[in-house]
Amino acid sequence: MGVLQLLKSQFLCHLIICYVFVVSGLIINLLQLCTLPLWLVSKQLARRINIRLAYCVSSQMVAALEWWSGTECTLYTDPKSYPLYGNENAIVVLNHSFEIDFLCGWTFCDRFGVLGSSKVLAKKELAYVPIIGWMWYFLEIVFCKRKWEEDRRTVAQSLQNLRDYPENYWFLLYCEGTRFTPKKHQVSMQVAESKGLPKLKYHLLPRTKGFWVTVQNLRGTAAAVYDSTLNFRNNESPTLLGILNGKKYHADLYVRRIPLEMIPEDEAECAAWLHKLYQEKDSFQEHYTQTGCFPGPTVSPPRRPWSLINWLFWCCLLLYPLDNILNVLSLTLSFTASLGVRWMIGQTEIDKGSSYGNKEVPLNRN
Ligand SMILES: CCCCC/C=C\C/C=C\CCCCCCCC(=O)SCCNC(=O)CCNC(=O)[C@H](O)C(C)(C)COP(=O)(O)OP(=O)(O)OC[C@H]1O[C@@H](n2cnc3c(N)ncnc32)[C@H](O)[C@@H]1OP(=O)(O)O
Ligand SMILES: CCCCCCCCCCCCCCCCCC(=O)OC[C@@H](O)COP(=O)(O)O
Repeated sequence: MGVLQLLKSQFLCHLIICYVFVVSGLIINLLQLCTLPLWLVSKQLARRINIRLAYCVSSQMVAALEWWSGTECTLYTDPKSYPLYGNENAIVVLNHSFEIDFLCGWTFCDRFGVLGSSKVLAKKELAYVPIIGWMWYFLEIVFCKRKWEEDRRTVAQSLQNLRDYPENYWFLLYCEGTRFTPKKHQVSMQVAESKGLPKLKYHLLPRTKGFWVTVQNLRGTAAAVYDSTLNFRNNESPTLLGILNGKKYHADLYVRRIPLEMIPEDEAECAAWLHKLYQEKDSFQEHYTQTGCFPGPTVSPPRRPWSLINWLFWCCLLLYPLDNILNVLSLTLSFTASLGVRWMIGQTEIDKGSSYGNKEVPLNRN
């Protein structure tokens, strides 16, 4: 193990990183709160300010991935679609099997200049996670309770609010609705069988209602669906704790741009279209398992310095008053921040996931 790698695995380094993340995050949350009155005067200006404030938080995690752990990300995509990425609104459909898949998504957002503004259809519980969840409230992230009867109205309303958003964004949808586990896979394949759908090997059966409502409400606003399939080299299952320890991974992302006009408007046809998409995604994963790469050319966008510059800025600002780092108060503060971050990391861990998708369902439900 090299000296740098040894340093990255040191608890004191983790304490400092967590301290900077928590204190800067809380400062950003406070600044976001201060923008509330501005929403009444100029909604678009308030939105633009919040995009930049959010960037200060999420880009710290991107910096940890790109600069601290040195994780590399390769993009497989059609070179003709490449110039459009970041220059249009898009709905991103991504597989949900890894604890850090959202972070890899953020990395690509940063490389295409849409990190601050990007959105997701997220479970309601995440809205209460300090810093990130609170920040999302000001970013107009769309939350769902995963109870369609309640979600159909609230999700559609939140999506409608995004129609006049002032900057380009990617809207992330994990159609599988929860992270892949063998048990959830088994249950969802029983549902597939009852619906006469082909079985999937690498994905859960997609939930189609959220996709349909998103496409319908963002029609005319989003230009395309980016069908994205993520995998890691050497069969690795990366974690946030691994990133914090400076472990380097290599992510491969396969993206296909599908113009929104190609997606049927009718709900049943749209659901059938999504099922077919997931069958194709499954075949791409099979290709990856067999060959270690996705089909097609690679066009990797380089990492940008902004996430690192932002991180260094907060480190300088917040560590300056801690010149005597052994000061009891600062150590206590860092320790508390570290415990808080450990709890937040728990939110990303598959073992601590909810039981959503685990329960057998009455198979004739409509
Ligand atoms: C590469 C670039 C990346 C760019 C990244 C861009 C932006 C990044 C921004 C932020 C990153 C932050 C990341 C945060 C992560 C947050 C992740 C989450 O929170 S995922 C969970 C929340 N999201 C979803 O659930 C979305 C998918 N779900 C849906 O769409 C659902 O339909 C729903 C709208 C939530 C409603 O759910 P509900 O359970 O109430 O209804 P369903 O329609 O799903 O269920 C009834 C329906 O499903 C059938 N069924 C039953 N059991 C299963 C099963 N196990 N599997 C599949 N299907 C099942 C059932 O038979 C019914 O069928 P039918 O529809 O025919 O009636
Ligand atoms: C600068 C470095 C900072 C160090 C680390 C900081 C850690 C902060 C961690 C905050 C993480 C908050 C974002 C959570 C995103 C979680 C994504 C996720 O994967 O959610 C789960 C749902 O999809 C499904 O839930 P389940 O059905 O499994 O229940």
